[in-house]
Amino acid sequence: MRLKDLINSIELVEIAGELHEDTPVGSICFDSRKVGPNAVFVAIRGFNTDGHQYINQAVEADAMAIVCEEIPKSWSSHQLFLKVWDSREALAKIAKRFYENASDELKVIGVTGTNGKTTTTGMIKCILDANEIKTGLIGTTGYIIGNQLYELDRTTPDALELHQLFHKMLEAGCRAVVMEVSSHALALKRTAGIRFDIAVFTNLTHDHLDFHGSMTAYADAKKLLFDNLSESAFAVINADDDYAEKMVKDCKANIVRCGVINAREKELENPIIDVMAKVFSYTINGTSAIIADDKNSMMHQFRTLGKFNMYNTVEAYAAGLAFGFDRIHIIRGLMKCPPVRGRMQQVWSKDHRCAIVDYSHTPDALENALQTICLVKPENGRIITLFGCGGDRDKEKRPLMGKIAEDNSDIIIITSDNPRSEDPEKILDDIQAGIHKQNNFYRIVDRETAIRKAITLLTRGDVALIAGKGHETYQEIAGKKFHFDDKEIIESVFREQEGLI
Ligand SMILES: CC(=O)N[C@H]1[C@@H](OP(=O)(O)OP(=O)(O)OC[C@H]2O[C@@H](n3ccc(=O)[nH]c3=O)[C@H](O)[C@@H]2O)O[C@H](CO)[C@@H](O)[C@@H]1O[C@H](C)C(=O)N[C@@H](C)C(=O)N[C@H](CCC(=O)O)C(=O)O
Ligand SMILES: Nc1ncnc2c1ncn2[C@@H]1O[C@H](COP(=O)(O)OP(=O)(O)OP(=O)(O)O)[C@@H](O)[C@H]1O
Ligand SMILES: N[C@H](CCC[C@H](N)C(=O)O)C(=O)O
Ligand SMILES: [Mg+2]
Repeated sequence: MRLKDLINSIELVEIAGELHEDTPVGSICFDSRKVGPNAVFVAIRGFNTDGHQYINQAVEADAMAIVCEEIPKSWSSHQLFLKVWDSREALAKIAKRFYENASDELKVIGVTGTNGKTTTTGMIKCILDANEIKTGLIGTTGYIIGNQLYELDRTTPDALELHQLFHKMLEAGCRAVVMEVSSHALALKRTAGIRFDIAVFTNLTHDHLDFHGSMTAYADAKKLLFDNLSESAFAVINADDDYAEKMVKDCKANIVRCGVINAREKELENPIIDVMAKVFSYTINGTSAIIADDKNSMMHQFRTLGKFNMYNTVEAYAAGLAFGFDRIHIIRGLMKCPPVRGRMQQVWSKDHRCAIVDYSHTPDALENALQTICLVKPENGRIITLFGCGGDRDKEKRPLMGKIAEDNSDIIIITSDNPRSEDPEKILDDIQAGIHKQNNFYRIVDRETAIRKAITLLTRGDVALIAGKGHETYQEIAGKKFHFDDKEIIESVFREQEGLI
């Protein structure tokens, strides 16, 4: 790729130094420590430091051009500086161009919302696969090309990694990609310039206020996904969510509104809903519901648990309709969908005791998980809730989660999640501020010991919810990651008690 082709993709405020338009570009880089020969270095003002401070380092490492928001006061005329309004946006655009605009060749489906992104993207991928559209996936559990799952550091990678992945997917024969779009990614322009064909909004509840500052700013970040859709695109929204209409206020795309009602309680149908799930029963084995749209209405038995998963299901179904698939093939895809690892994942012992591993790490997710368990457990069974909260993340959610656990459980065990750089005991103090119960309350900082306690207390008919870490296979303490897997520990305690099936 020549420099000229990259430059054409961004709006330049000023050019300083020598411009050799036909020079081939070796790579694009936004970390001076990774600059190689003929790299284009993008200087980004970050939260910890300012990439502009490392321009000299990038020049010394042989960068061919520097993209920046401020040209240094002194510079050598041999060096090329390209001044832009916004380095993060410029990075996204040149990354897209560098990887041959691969995302334009793919159908791109983006899912955003506080909870349900991983689950819903997984369901949409199953629907596309069932309709013989080879589809890549990008999200919290990693990225998938073919049958292979590869790890990722973040839910939505930076723009450079994203476009590299799109290119890889296209080369592997994918025709579509379904991806989680986090609010951090939207606010930090990781997805700027991607043309989304379908965007899905699951819900918006308390999380990440450490980063966004307020629910309004958090909602504004999510809204960007919908503001940028074209007229031919589709916006699939959970119309029951308080923020749904805000999301699509300035959206030009076709809007598909989804909802879930309880059929037996004869809940009133909202007339503006396009795709509705009417639920007849929620059990530990799954959910029976009619999915109704303007042309069809059919009863199905889904394997997923709880009302929140019906929202995920109905939105995935609506995304399938937006794609133009036959309803039967959409349902076939949903039926084939394997449960997502660590999302309401049941682990049973030989003597029929039940633990559930779930990734509920926000107040709303914890409340939904607990209310679902309450609905599907045997009447006299107790709910044992074990959870913690991640360090270096939103602190406000900690006492709220404590209160939700107290209101919805018989026994509470608070423990560590990923403390990261924070003092684990201090995190537990923050959670405990929301809990007033003294009986049947345990505070055990070591997560393995805490899980062992939960399983020791568990009797037949009870359900132990082991929340917060879901699919994660590590625990991060004091900045170091150790192997840790909730499910593995539950199974080993069951085995020790000679009860695992
Ligand atoms: C808040 C946030 O998202 N920060 C991201 C951001 O960091 P930053 O802008 O603060 O970068 P910085 O450390 O200040 O550095 C500024 C610039 O100087 C450069 N630099 C720095 C040092 C040097 O020697 N040379 C150099 O060039 C850096 O490469 C960078 O370009 O840009 C970095 C580079 O892309 C990211 O790695 C980093 O993500 C951090 C690791 C992170 O933890 N992000 C999480 C919170 C996140 O994104 N989570 C979301 C949400 C998940 C959910 O929904 O729950 C996700 O999508 O995963
Ligand atoms: N539609 C939903 N509404 C509310 N809670 C949900 C919904 N779907 C899933 N959950 C809860 O949230 C947890 C996380 O689900 P999931 O991983 O699908 O969300 P996510 O948005 O991808 O989360 P993350 O931001 O961490 O990537 C689940 O384990 C479950 O407890
Ligand atoms: N994507 C979320 C995941 C949180 C998972 C929880 N186990 C934690 O570590 O806080 C985040 O990075 O905030
Ligand atoms: Mg996710």
